[in-house]
Parts: sequence; C-alpha cells; structure tokens
Amino acid sequence: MALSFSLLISIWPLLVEVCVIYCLSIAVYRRYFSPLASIPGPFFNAISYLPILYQQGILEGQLLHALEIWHAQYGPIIRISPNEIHLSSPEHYETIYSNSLRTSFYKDPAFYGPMEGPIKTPVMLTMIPNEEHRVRRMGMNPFFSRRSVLGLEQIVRDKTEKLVKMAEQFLSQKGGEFDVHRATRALTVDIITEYAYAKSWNYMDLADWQGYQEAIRAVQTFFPWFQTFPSLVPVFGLVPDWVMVKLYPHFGKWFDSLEVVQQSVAEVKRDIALGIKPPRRTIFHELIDPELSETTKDLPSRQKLPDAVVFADAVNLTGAGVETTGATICRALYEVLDSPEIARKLRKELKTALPDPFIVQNMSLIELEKVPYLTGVIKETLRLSPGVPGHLPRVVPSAGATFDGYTFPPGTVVSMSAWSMHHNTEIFPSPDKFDPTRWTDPDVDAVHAREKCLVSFGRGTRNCIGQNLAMCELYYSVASMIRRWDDLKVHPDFGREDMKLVEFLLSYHPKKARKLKLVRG
Ligand code: HEM
Repeated sequence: MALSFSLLISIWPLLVEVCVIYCLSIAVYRRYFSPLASIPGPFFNAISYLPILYQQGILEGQLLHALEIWHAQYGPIIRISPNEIHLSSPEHYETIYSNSLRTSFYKDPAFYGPMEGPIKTPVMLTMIPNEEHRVRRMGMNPFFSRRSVLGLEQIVRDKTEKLVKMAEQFLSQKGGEFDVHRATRALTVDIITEYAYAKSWNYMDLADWQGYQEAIRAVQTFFPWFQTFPSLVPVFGLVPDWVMVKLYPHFGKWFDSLEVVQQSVAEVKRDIALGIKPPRRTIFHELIDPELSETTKDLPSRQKLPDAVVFADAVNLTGAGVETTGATICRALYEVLDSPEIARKLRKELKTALPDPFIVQNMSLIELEKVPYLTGVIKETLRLSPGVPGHLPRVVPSAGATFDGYTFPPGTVVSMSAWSMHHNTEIFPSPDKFDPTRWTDPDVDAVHAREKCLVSFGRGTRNCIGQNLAMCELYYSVASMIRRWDDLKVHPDFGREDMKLVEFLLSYHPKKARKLKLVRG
C-alpha cells in the first residue's frame, strides 16, 4: 500500500504530462484534421463539447441565442461541437427532417438517449431507428388525427370553459388578477390527461395549479449534463426519490403522476383480461391491446407492448403536451393584449364570428379556424414562441450528405432549429415584430413561403404527434379569453423581457422572469 502510494507520488508528473498530451492531440485532431475541420465556427466548439454545456447547463438554456450570434459571425453553416454542424438556410430543413423513410437522417442517440434517464426505455420521442419508430407511431397516429381531435373536441370545450370561469372568479374581484401562466399549464395538463387517459388529473381544481410542469423543467435541466457526461445517468438513478423531493419539492407531483400512470396501466390491463369494454378507448388500450388492421397486424411492434414501454410512452406524451401548449397560449394572450390595435382587430373579428352572448359551449374548431386574423395570431405566436425552439440533432445516414458545398461523412451530426428558421430575415423581415398579417397577406405565394419556414411542430415522420390537439387548444383558449372581456390587460408589472425564451428541448422563460398575469381596467 505504502509502496504503491509512493509510486503514485513519484509518477504523477508523468501522468499529468500524458493526460495533457492526450487532450492536446485530441484538440489538434478535432480542430485541424477531422473531416469537419474546414467548417467555420468558434474555436473552442470545434475541440470540445464544453461550450454547449456552458450555454445549456451553466447559463441555463441559452444555446438558441448563442447560435444566432455564431451564425451572424461565421455564416449559415457552423460547427457547434466536435461532431455537430448547425445549419440556418431554410432550404436544408426538408432534406434533414422530411426525408424519405429509407435513406433518412436519424435522431442523434447522444442527444436523445440521455433523455430516457436511468429507465432507458425508448419512447416515441427518443427511438433512434426510423423504421421502428414508424411502426410504433403508426398505431398512435389515428388517436391524435384531426378526425379524432374533432371527435373529442368537447373535452377541450369543457376545459376551456372552466378556464374562463376561473378567470372570471379572479377578475370580478376589485383589483383582481389572474395568474394565467399557471392556469394555462393546469388547463393543458387536464386536457391531455382527459384526452389520452379518459381521466383528467384536474389540476385546475388545485389551489396553486402547479407542480407538474415545474418538475418537468427540473428534469430537463439535467439533460445537458447527461448529454455531455452520459455516465452521470445511472448515478442519477441511484438518488432516492425522497432526496429528489427534498432538493426539488415539485418532484412530489411528478412522482404522484408516475403512480397515476402506473395505476391506469394496471387498471386497463385488468379490464382487458376480464373482457370489459371501455366506454372510450384510451392510449393505454391502444398501446396494450392495439386494434390491429390488415396493414398493422403482422408488424411485430404492433403486438402487445411491454408494460414499461406503455408506461414510458404515456409519461412522455403528458410531458410533451403541457408546457409547449401552455406557453404558446400565454404568449398569444400577451402579444394580443400588449398591442391595443391587435386586440381591437381580433375582438372585432371574433365578435362577428362568435354568437352573442358569448358562450364557450357554442364554439367549434371548424368555425374558429375560419376567423383569419385569429389564425394569423396563432401562427405568429407559434413562430415567435415555438414550444421546441432549439437544435434537433440528426445523424447523416450511410450515403453521406452535402450542404452548402461541404460534404459530410455518415455519422456526422447535423441540426437546425425552429428559432433560426423563424428569425430568417429574408422570409420574416423584422423577425422580432409580432405581426399576424404575415399570415393573412393576400399574396398567397408569400404566405406559402412563410408556411414552409414555420416548423414549430417539426416535419416528417418525427414531427409532433400532438399538433392537432395543440392547435385545437390554442384556438379555443385564445378566442375565448379575448372574446370574453373588452378590457382585459397584461398586469402592469409584466414586461416584454419576461417573455424571453430559454430552451432545454422545450422552451421556458428564465427563472427570474415574472409569470404572466392578467387584469381588467
Ligand atoms: C404548441 C404545442 C406543441 C409544440 C410546438 C410541439 C412541438 C413538437 C416538436 C417540434 C416535436 C419534434 C421533436 C423532435 O424532433 O425531437 C414534437 C414531438 C412530440 N410531441 Fe409535440 N408539440 C406541441 C404539443 C404537443 C402536444 C399537445 C402533445 C401531446 C399529445 C405532444 C406530443 C409530442 C410527442 C409524443 C412527440 C414525439 C413524437 C415522435 O417522435 O413521434 N406535443 N413536438
């Protein structure tokens, strides 16, 4: 023991030297000899993954803003890590994200794998092989189709009515204010759980309307650390639940929610075993006991899925559908109410379209979609506040790829982001300006070009499965809140700086940002 310790003491300078030489040679290789050496970009990004960790882990979700600065400095194609290229020219989006099934770019396991955490059960979002994903998704698509959303529209109608009544309760008091930030997250929890599980978690009935989305945010802040140091993932799995709850009290609601999902899986399995027909099939029925069609019956993954997969997919669905939609509703309300002109114009169109006296139960998605300015407001909000604004890394397939004259070998990671697409100054002049008329422009070709660049829900087979539901929620909540009061206003303490976005896959506001509240007057 004494001998090995003194040996260590005597050789440590040599060990340090070896380490330094090793790191330097990796840095020199990455910067000057790697196949990506000729791609412009910040020096430290080319040699290390730490600059991304710095933006995401230390500065907390700032990478989307750093990307803007780096693109302005180095051009439309930049190297943002030793193995990742970020592109900003919109014409590449289709190639990377809407590819044909067989030659497709696939999701980067180093980015998506750690999101599975210690459970390591691939969910739709994190599955890597596109073929396997396609099969899993095929079974779930009908459940979230437009037809299905229209069939279950009453859920959105009822929950929106509850939101308006809650707002009424607060706003009718003298000096009353409505915490629409938390209320909309509670709304989206209640809609997705009723829609997918036929069992609402009733977050709108809670006194504080919160807990779930805060826990998801806390989980997501670990992602950049896990992506940079994957060996941290199993260590995280060893931390007992009570320690997590002590560190992050909101984790209590997260663990409760996991238990509820687990119970639902068990109940549905029991009903299936007993031959009990449900009043309405839920995603659990779809995943546990799929209704197989001629085209799907022979596909291995359309057979019964293991409980762990059903559980993980359900958890993922709920997590994906809450903050994204809640934040978009809030941003739309903020932008409309912050501009008297936009508010006046939208109210006028809504008053013409919606029956008087205004009742949420009289609304229908199909009628709401016919209000052009409302559609403009929603699309413009999805542009400025995409729920998933950051880089979505994909791996170059075996055939390799060429972008902007550079050729990339298979295995290179390439990414684009909704944020930079939506801030392209050629397609969206004055990109920071909220201007719903971009989408109501009589020049249909110009609108079409803008629509091609609006990628809030992604594209291709890996796009958002929940977009029809999300759009329905957006139409109902924005229309009903704006139509209900002529004197609704943003709380005077709230400012545009509070709407700044940060990103951990989903978008959030910086921790110190104030939460949106509404008042009358
Ligand atoms: C405004 C609201 C929303 C936005 C902007 C949004 C955006 C997105 C985007 C961009 C993706 C692709 C992510 C990637 O490529 O890694 C995605 C995937 C996904 N979203 Fe949404 N989403 C929204 C609402 C919802 C809702 C309401 C649900 C619930 C049903 C949902 C469930 C999912 C799921 C399960 C995936 C993974 C799909 C797959 O990989 O097959 N999202 N979403």
